[in-house]
Amino acid sequence: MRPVGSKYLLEEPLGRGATGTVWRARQRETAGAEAAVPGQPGETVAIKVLKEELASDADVVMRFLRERSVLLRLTHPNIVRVRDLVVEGDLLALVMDLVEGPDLHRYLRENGPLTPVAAALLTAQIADALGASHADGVVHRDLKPANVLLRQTGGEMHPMLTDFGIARLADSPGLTRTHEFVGTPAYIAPESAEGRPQTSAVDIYGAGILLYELVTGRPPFSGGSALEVLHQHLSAEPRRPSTVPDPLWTVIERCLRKNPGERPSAENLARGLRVVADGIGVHANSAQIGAAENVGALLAPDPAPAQVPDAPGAADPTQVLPHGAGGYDPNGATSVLPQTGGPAGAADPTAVLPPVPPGPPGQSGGPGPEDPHPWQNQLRAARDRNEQTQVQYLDPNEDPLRRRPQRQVARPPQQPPQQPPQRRPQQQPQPGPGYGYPQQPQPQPQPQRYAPPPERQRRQQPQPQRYAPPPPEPQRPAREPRPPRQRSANPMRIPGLGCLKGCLFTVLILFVAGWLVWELSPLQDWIGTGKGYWEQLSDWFGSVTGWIEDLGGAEEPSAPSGTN
Ligand SMILES: Nc1ncnc2c1ncn2[C@@H]1O[C@H](COP(=O)(O)OP(=O)(O)OP(=O)(O)O)[C@@H](O)[C@H]1O
Repeated sequence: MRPVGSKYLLEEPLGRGATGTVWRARQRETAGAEAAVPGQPGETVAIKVLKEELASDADVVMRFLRERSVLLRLTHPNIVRVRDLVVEGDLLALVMDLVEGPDLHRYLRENGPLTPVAAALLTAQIADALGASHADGVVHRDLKPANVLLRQTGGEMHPMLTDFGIARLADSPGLTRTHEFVGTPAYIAPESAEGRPQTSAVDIYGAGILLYELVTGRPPFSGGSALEVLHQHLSAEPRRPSTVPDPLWTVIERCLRKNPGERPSAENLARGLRVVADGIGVHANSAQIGAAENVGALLAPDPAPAQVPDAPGAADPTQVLPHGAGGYDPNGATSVLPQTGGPAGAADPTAVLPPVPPGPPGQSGGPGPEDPHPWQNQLRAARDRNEQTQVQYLDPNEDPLRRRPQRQVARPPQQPPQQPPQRRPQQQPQPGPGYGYPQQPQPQPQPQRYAPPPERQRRQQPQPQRYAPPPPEPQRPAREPRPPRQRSANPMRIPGLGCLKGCLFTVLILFVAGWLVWELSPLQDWIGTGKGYWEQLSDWFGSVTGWIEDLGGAEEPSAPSGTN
């Protein structure tokens, strides 16, 4: 057992966060007058021992002492009470009430989401705690499920908000300008992410994220990297899950407004959530249902929100640690990335931000107070990346990722047919060598027949392409333009008229043909003689041969007449 000051003994660690380790501890003797709760010898307490890096920072120690009165006077049934602050040598510690029970992050992981009614009632109690602290001018700035402890009494869960003032303590100009940041991007308000001035509305945003997570099991914004998550806080709208009732969604959506001035005050949020819980429960009467449906009218913003002190570097709710502090735990509620910030933590939106890379070589120390906030640099870099990599439609034939290495047959150069100019989005830059794909001669780009609308382009582009399409079709000659349509001979469109015309024409032809045959052939004679077909035919053949013989006889030279 290790003593903390002369009054406390650390017994066992309860957990470790980004800013320190929380211990179960025992009171040795009654604390002095400077403590908010003197306590009794033998009493069990929780003590958060701040990390050495924080404790050894003069700014943090100064702030710790200055904030002492604020932290100690913050009392509310839903706030974990800070009983004492200990500053001794290199040690900074907060003595708190011990809360028996899991934190909300662990509870959600183990039990899954809450029902909408339970989520609304639990968040209402957190909003009560925020209302009390905001009225006292204290903004939490790091609201997240891991900072809500669940005291379990008689089967009921009583949420207690903890870590008040920790973000405030870490607001040290010396620390916030260093190159390593920790924080929880999943819960950060857009104005904090951008380093803009903050008010108590950042806590309402955090409460909205927390409420969303309570009913769905996950925060609304996630992504492949912490910066991606921050980017979504700035520009994406939360997607409404089908399981969230309308009135509850109204509350969530209002808390998650990008504009802090449109978020409700903590007091109104608490009231609104209770009205919603009454109106969406199974025993709700029509008046309660009606009130819940009109909850939007109750969610007025705070006319005078509590301001976050404008300390240099105080524009973000992250805790800041010097290099090399702590190990990275991707499953933890909050953890510190190693300085190299590998991709391991990228997928966990509740993980902390990677460290900001140091400035250009030759510059010693961190950036000066006039420089942009390191988070702004990171966000700007992320935005720049997005601007460069625009999502556009790409003709499949020009997509290097879809092309299989192909043997090229030598062809005579082909003149592409003249096409009318087509509107087409910007070309995707072709990758240069070193893309990992064999280089090959580029085939002639096919004329584009269809450029999909932008929405469809966006959906098509990011899909991974695993197959190679069949080789491009040979080009078809351009079609002659169609002649204008002739006016129909049957403008009335009488059914069957076209067919009747054909029939009449056929009858006419048959008639003429019959007449010609009758007149010009020996048919009349045949019928008149009454002979058989073959008999008549042989007669006819005999007369033809006779006729030919007569012709031959007529051509023979006449015999000489000298015999007489
Ligand atoms: N007053 C308390 N009583 C009992 N357990 C506590 C108390 N305060 C904190 N704990 C436990 O100690 C653990 C670490 O708490 P801590 O506040 O350091 O973690 P964190 O919120 O994840 O990190 P941080 O807020 O520093 O980013 C938590 O799992 C929490 O359950």
